[in-house]
Amino acid sequence: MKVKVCGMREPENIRQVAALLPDFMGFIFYQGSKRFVGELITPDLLASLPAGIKKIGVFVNEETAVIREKVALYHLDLVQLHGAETPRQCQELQEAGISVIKAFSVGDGFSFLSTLPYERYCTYFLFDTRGKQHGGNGVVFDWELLKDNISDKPYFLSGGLNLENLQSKEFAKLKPKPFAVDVNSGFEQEPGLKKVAELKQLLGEMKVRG
Ligand SMILES: O=C(O)c1ccccc1N[C@@H]1O[C@H](COP(=O)(O)O)[C@@H](O)[C@H]1O
Repeated sequence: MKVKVCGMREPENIRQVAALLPDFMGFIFYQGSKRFVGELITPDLLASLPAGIKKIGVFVNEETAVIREKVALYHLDLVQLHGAETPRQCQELQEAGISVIKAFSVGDGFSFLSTLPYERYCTYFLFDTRGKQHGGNGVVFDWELLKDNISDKPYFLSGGLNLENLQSKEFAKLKPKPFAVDVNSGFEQEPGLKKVAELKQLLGEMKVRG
């Protein structure tokens, strides 16, 4: 199973995590986040990462023009839209040649029917836990709800993932199986600073699972 490490912002920590060769690394371009990339991330730093790692820019309710500008400047491979973005905006980005991951906040009142208008404009879906913040809440949602997922779009599982819950029998039994796991606060020393040894263990375990 593929692994995305999200919320990276410290250059040395980015290099250490990149050396583990995760499939995806996520960078948060939303100013309201504790993991906002700010001035710490430069186009040169991202260009120096191993070619096999896909770089994802995470945006929340951002204008299409700004997203396009960041994709071009940082050579992002995909964008993750983590707010209330519309299918129309996903379509605009897709038509501009940008691959879109649309994030959905799963919680009370969420219906997987709401994902259907996005299907044709996105490469992947992402299911996160609804919480106070747009993302990075560190809380797991009830994975049982995934049985109501009516789309066969490959999806990233997100929301409070850590070594313990990713080793659980509930995770092993998940249906449909996620395309990737998206890890963030569950592998942090502090916001934006990842625990490299724990990520190494996770990546080893996920490779075995295929
Ligand atoms: O991490 C953030 O600060 C963040 C802010 C705004 C939008 C998305 C954000 N992160 C995403 O949140 C999920 C779940 O994170 P966690 O494991 O619960 O900490 C993950 O997809 C991040 O990409």
